[in-house]
Amino acid sequence: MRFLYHHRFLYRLHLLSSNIRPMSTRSLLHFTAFSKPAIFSSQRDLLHSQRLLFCLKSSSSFRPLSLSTNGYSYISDSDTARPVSMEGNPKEDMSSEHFKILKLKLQELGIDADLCGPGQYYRLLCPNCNGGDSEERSLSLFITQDGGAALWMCFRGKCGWKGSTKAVAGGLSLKHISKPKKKRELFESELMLEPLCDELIAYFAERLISKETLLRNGVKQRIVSDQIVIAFPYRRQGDLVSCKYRDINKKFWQEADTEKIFYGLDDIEGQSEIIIVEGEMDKLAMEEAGFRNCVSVPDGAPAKVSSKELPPEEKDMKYQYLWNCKDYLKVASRVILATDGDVPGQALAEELARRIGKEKCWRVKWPQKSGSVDFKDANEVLMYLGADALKETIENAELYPIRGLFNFRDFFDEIDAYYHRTLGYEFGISTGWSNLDDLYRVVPGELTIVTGVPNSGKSEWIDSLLCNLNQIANWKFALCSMENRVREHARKLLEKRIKKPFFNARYGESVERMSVEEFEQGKIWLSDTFQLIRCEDDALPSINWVLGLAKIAVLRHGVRGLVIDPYNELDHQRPPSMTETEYVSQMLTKIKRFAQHHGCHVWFVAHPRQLQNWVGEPPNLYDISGSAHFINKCDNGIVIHRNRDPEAGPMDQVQVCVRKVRNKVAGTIGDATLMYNRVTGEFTPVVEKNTPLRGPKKRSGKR
Ligand SMILES: Nc1ncnc2c1ncn2[C@@H]1O[C@H](COP(=O)(O)OP(=O)(O)OP(=O)(O)O)[C@@H](O)[C@H]1O
Repeated sequence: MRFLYHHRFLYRLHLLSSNIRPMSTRSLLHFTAFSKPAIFSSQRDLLHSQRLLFCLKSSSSFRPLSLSTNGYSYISDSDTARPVSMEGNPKEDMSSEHFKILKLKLQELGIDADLCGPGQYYRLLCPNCNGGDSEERSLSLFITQDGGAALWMCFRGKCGWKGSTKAVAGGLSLKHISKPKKKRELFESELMLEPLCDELIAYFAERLISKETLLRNGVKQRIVSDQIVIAFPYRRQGDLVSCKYRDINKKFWQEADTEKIFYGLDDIEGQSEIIIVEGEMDKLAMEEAGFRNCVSVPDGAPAKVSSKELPPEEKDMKYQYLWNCKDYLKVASRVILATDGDVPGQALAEELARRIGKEKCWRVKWPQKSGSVDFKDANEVLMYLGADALKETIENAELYPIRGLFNFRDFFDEIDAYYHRTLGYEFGISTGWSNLDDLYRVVPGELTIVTGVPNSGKSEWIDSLLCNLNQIANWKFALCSMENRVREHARKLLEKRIKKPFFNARYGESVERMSVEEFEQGKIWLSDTFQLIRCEDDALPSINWVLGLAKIAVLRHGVRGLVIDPYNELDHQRPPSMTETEYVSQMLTKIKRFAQHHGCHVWFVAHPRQLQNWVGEPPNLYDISGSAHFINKCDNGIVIHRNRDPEAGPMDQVQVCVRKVRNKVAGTIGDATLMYNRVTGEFTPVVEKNTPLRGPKKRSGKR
């Protein structure tokens, strides 16, 4: 039969284009067993032969199968568009005017409906995918009887483009287009199915599907015109419900107006474990691997997962085959979704899992083929790796993922990278002060709350830390410092960077002022290193507003740290029913989510409440005004404190009291002393008896 010459040619092409050779079988290798030459001389010959062999003329009961009907009735008796007479239409003038407008609209969309008439379905070339490599007419277009509306859908799984349009607003509702069809009762005799011929049995054998499997599954053949096509009868309780046909070009169609059910439905009756595959060939392949408890969907896969809520059962037209056998599925406690590994196949798995219940679904990960390419489906695995490998693949199916429910296994890549320290900054970044590094290091994605009585030097210390982090790790920052005027903030940062006073003023003592060149260089550094988040009107910024802009700064400028200074300058309006504690809790949750999600460290400055009988000791983190959540929710809690009593010690010493460190890898509780340089605003480490230690860089300013 010509069927086989053609097939073998395609198969050889396939082998030539593949790096991997399938498992050798006698039938695969014995091309010479056929009497006629298997190779066509050119691509033109091939196309010619395709036309000869597979130009099927549809009869009234043979209709191309729509792979994605989405509930619209779809059927064309003709492969080409043909004009339809509009004679006898009482509203002819109006309708023909609408029809003209409709055609123009379709033309604008690239749909060539020139020869199409109302009340008909057509198969056209899809302007979205151009019918793929085979340039098939995959777009199903329907024009309403009045010529006022059209809807279309491309049934290629990889495209799935669909839409509708009306000639004028308020025309016939598209809802009325789809009429529920009465299901046709099929009789064995009318299908004239025949046992498979030797050539088709050999064709299946090349796919490692045995004659026994074909017989048990009732796979037959049918002659259409002078072509042989494969017939897959769909049965329920042994009764014929539908029949699907496949030609050598993998074109499918099925008996029109018949009920859609799973292929092989009787095989899953009463089964506690079932497998669902995407095609009849895969169902047969599963049987070769020892799994009879398998069914195939009748319709292939959707292009993508629907973004809509699940429709009620009776309106879920595309998945009726699932609902009409829900009793079979109810019995099953484990459903293995072994759909194709491509995007539509995974979309199908998701759609099935949504309906069956993800909690009892497993999914199959097809083995690797070469490089990053995996095998596509069950039949491919059977052909290339054999029945045992297919069996093993199914047995190793993994739990279907459920949003929000994880296992450590799902994070092994990340945990491995953490262990091997390839993530970066696993121990945090040095603060630039050796005595503080033992207590506090800066970890991306954490939240540090900084507190201290007014004028203790919180802002100065944070600015200095940012300068160090920029110098050590080239980090960039977003600053939401509401108490600072921009020019003053620039002055403070530049002094720390250049290590010289901004002005020749009293505070600069005898240290030389930064030069114009240094100042200009410094301005470039300021622009490269910091993004400013500032509310330009009188309104106070809300935390959502700040985080929204910080997110943009992360994405646009790659900032790694955000400073919000201070808490009380944010807009804290809250619903009357919400307590301040609840409000602070929610706000800190938002900040932490932002930090974790963007790997951005956040320093959040909060003042302590007014302390009664304060005698100059450092405040406690629980003293932070507003809520205990500040200490409960932060990753790190730091109190900045400085001596105000000349009798008690040097006035320019600052205590960095690390009061909370959640991540023991990054630090621990304790105090570190730094020396503040009033001239340049720099801090340097102090250990034992005020001995200054090495800072992040050699200092040039006077202390
Ligand atoms: N150790 C110190 N010795 C002397 N002066 C200091 C010291 N630390 C900070 N200062 C000075 O105190 C002033 C306030 O500093 P800073 O703005 O950092 O304090 P703050 O704790 O953020 O204050 P507030 O809570 O009012 O915002 C600045 O003029 C700064 O130069």
